[in-house]
Amino acid sequence: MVADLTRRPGTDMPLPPLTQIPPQIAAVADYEDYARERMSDAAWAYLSGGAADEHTLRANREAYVRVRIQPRVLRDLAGGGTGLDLLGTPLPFPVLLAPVAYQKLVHPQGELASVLAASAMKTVMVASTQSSIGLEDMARAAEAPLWFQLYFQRERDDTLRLVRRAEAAGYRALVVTVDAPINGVRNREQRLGFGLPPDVEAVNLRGMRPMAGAVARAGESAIFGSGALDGAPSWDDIAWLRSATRLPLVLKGILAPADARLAIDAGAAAIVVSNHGGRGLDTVPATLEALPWVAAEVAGRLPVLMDGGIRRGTDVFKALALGSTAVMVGRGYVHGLAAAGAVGVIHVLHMLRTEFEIAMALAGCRTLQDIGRNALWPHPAIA
Ligand SMILES: Cc1cc2nc3c(=O)[nH]c(=O)nc-3n(C[C@H](O)[C@H](O)[C@H](O)COP(=O)(O)O)c2cc1C
Ligand SMILES: CC(C)CC(=O)C(=O)O
Repeated sequence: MVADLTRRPGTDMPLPPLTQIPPQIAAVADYEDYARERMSDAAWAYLSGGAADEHTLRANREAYVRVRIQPRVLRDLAGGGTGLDLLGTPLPFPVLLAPVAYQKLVHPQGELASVLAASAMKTVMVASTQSSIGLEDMARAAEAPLWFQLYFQRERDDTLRLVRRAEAAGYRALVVTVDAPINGVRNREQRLGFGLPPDVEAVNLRGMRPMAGAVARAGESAIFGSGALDGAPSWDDIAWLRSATRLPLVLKGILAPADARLAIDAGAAAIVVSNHGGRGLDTVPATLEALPWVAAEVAGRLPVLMDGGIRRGTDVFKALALGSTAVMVGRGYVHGLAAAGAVGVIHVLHMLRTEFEIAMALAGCRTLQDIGRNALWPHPAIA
């Protein structure tokens, strides 16, 4: 069922949506409990879970704690700012909304509320291929530029149809997710029997041939033998896509420096250092750990974005100090959406921006260009 915000899931207990943000919500993480009590346990497992034993999910958050900021005093901070240009899109601060599928699971307005929030904050939302609102409807509702996250489909024609629709609707970039040819081992979802309710679907994919599911009998190959990887894209497909569209390609889901180099060779306009929020392969590094290695390989040749565990303005600051141009926030804003719709997402973005500006000021950084390695306390474990 599309999220019903009037009662606690599975009970008759009334639970109205927040129409005013209580003072108890003073930080992004404060939204988590409000979100959780408005969702079924299974939907919560889908949203908040990671792969397998969730080591990478936890590592994404823990990595920020290990990195320390170096405060600087008495610097001239007048006339500072947080604005930047990303692939021709102006952004007032370096935080975008990451693609998150099926947002009607958490709020009846789904992605439309997130689009409105991104517009109000003048930042970019990356709309998922597997959104529960159609990409054209999101574009019509948007008053700020949108980017489209592309999952390659089993048939190239279907992939191309999505690209043409995104172009026609005015999306400004294609964010091609490259780290999820199949889902990771989602034990938390399995234990709670998560399945999509019938009234929440990937609207953009209506009429398209679905990817093969991995179902095998004992003694059979569950993945390689099932056809589940038949539609998985390769570097050749990126080259093909490059020649098929004029939209800039942003490759999302790079962790290995060698893949960053291949992305540059393939004509990517930007990359996103991401481990899919710890939902893909468990025990890969935290994104903040991988970021400096990737940034060193890229050496300024293209913008490097990152996501994973962003909940504080200081997280944004550390990501920029370690080589990121901008960050994307995933679950953090979806918690705001679940609790309070567009207002919650606006509030999350506003808190992140405010905290980020405070971090800049107290670290003596006037502009984004001032945020480099020397804004961090020297740490032997950082590349
Ligand atoms: C519920 C959920 C759905 C997601 N759906 C998509 C998706 O459709 N496409 C995609 O590229 N990434 C998807 N992601 C990954 C996010 O874009 C992002 O990489 C990740 O959530 C960042 O970590 P964070 O949630 O800790 O901020 C999803 C993540 C979550 C939690
Ligand atoms: C529909 C899913 C494949 C969306 C996704 O990327 C995720 O749940 O992490």
